[in-house]
Amino acid sequence: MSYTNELRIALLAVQRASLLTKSVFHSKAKGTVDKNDKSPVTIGDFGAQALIIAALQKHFPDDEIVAEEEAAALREQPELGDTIWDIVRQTALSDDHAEKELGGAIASKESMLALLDKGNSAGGSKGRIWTIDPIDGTKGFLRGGQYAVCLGLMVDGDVKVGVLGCPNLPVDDQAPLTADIGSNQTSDGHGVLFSAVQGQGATSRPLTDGPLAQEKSISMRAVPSLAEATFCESVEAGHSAHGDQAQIAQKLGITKPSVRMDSQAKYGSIARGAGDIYLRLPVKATYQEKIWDHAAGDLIVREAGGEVTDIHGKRLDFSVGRTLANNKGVVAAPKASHGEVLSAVQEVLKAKL
Ligand SMILES: Nc1ncnc2c1ncn2[C@@H]1O[C@H](COP(=O)(O)O)[C@@H](O)[C@H]1OP(=O)(O)O
Ligand SMILES: [Mg+2]
Ligand SMILES: [Mg+2]
Ligand SMILES: [Mg+2]
Repeated sequence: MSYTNELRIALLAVQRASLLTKSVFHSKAKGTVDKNDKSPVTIGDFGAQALIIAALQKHFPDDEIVAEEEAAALREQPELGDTIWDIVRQTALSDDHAEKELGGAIASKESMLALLDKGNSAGGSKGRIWTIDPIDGTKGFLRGGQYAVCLGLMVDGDVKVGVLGCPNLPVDDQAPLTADIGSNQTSDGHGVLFSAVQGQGATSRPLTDGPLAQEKSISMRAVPSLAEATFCESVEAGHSAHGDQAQIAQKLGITKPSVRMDSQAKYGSIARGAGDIYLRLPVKATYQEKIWDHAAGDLIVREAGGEVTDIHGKRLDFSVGRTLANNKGVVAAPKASHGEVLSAVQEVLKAKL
């Protein structure tokens, strides 16, 4: 399967949703509410999810969808729903042909809420299932840092297509990776769309407001020695264990300070060789990673010549539901160095037991 149509629709859907998130990013009122798990969600998350699901429903009405957000809070707070509806209604691709291709505007606020709730699939190992993280790294988004609009297609539990929209990453694939915990940068020279199809390699292209830009093939950097590698990790200490990660870096002889950034922008950054290693070590033993936080990034890194496993060396398993219940943590590195990185991870974790 070449997945040409799936990739095109995914790229356009992420591009349109990214437009919406950018306008929320630059406005003061982000309509932030806390979810039951205490994590924040904004009008940008809801709006982006509704727009992506609308495009998927138009083209692939029989496919299932596992998405992060749901409409319940908006039914309880109608004013918040109205604010989201306003911005969703106003967001369209400037390329009329592409906007039509995505189905144009959503019909009404009620249909927007119904679309949001179509992301409630339980996931699993059978059939075609899309997974959406409308804003990954909401905390980064609120801080003015990195975030990503993420979409992946799994077929029988295997990721076939992945797209990441990263509005705040530099367009330039070679730009050195800098820590970005929140600088409210202007959009000049920023905005990248990463994509990959299984077996077809990974690409990046500028995330424009107009027609899709020409893509360039990307690959991970060949690091002559791990001592020269750049590793990235979450900004939030509650999402990955900074202390353990520092010990692993030291064991590997890495001298450069870690680059902290939010979201799957980390996967995109190592895939294009701006960084080399992404470590995500568990903080709480009970936390299960969500499939929408990894599906697109996992495929993009592997298609760019990387290897992605959990701390036990197992491939990420997207076939067991909405979470990566069979995995703990993430270790992503160039294929040739992954074994060495994984050994250091396991030595550090063993010493803690
Ligand atoms: N306890 C946790 N451990 C690991 N990841 C978490 C935890 N809580 C939330 N996350 C998720 O990690 C992702 C961000 O990762 P990073 O810190 O690397 O940018 C978000 O999707 C975030 O969820 P949420 O979207 O609810 O904020
Ligand atoms: Mg997320
Ligand atoms: Mg999210
Ligand atoms: Mg969230």
